[in-house]
Amino acid sequence: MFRKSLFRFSTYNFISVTQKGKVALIQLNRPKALNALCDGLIKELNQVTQEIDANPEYGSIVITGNEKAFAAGADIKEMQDKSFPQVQNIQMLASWENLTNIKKPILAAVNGYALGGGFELALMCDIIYAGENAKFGLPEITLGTIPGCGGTQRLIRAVGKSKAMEMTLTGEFIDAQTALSYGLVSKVVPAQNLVEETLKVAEKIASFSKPVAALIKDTINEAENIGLREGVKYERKAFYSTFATQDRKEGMSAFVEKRKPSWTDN
Ligand SMILES: CCCCCCC/C=C/C(=O)SCCNC(=O)CCNC(=O)[C@H](O)C(C)(C)COP(=O)(O)OP(=O)(O)OC[C@H]1O[C@@H](n2cnc3c(N)ncnc32)[C@H](O)[C@@H]1OP(=O)(O)O
Repeated sequence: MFRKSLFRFSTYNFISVTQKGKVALIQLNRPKALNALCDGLIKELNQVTQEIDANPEYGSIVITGNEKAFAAGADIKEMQDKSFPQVQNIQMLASWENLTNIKKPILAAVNGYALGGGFELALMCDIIYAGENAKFGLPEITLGTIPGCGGTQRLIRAVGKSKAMEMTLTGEFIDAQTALSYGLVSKVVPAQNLVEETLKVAEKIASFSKPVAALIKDTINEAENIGLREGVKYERKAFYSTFATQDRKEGMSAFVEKRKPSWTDN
């Protein structure tokens, strides 16, 4: 079902990319290392997500791992011998957040371990669905370090101070049902159905107007950066801007004319 190659001319060492309709499915593919995020994997992920974002055929992206691990964190073996000047001078993590610049909605389908950088990667996505076997954690404290890619900042916004402190200060993992009760994930499904269920939602999102979906994503994400008053103003401007699109006109006309809208992404 997912065999069609998305980018025939690109070959990847650490990920695989397939398509289903308007959805790009990215699978992290370092199973022997539990999908630990090495620099090469992040480079490939950045490259392919930018290509998908620029490709008008695609309306949404799903990122997944395998049944044992979404990603067990940044690659500890790659980091272990680095010195302070090395990590600071090359700004080791600067490009790791590029995913947050992608305009198309990104869904994370998390089975197994989502730890450290792997959890941070899921937190950068717009929707997280979990398999029943998912385990989330920020165990950096057990390695003598701290989360480095937004984990402390996004987690507190997602679950509040006490739970964020508890998770980061103990390094303990939480299971899928706990993540659901924290509001970290939207849905828990049997592990074997997770990708299929996530693709269904991704396909639905991809069926709408792409610029409008991008505007919703941007407006909601902006709420994490600004206060309520500014946020409401930001939303209002975004709302007004939809009146400059063909798709807003088409959507409302289709409702009035009792027919299905036909989006042109303009
Ligand atoms: C996108 C932005 C990212 C920014 C990151 C910024 C900062 C982030 C820091 C971190 O993420 S630090 C890493 C945090 N993660 C961890 O501490 C988890 C480490 N792994 C484990 O604790 C265990 O592997 C496990 C997940 C509990 C599973 O245990 P299990 O006994 O089932 O398997 P293992 O035998 O331990 O692992 C199999 C194989 O995988 C290798 N591996 C696992 N995790 C990592 C990792 N994070 N980095 C490198 N390699 C990893 C492990 O070494 C084994 O390989 P071999 O030794 O057999 O070759």
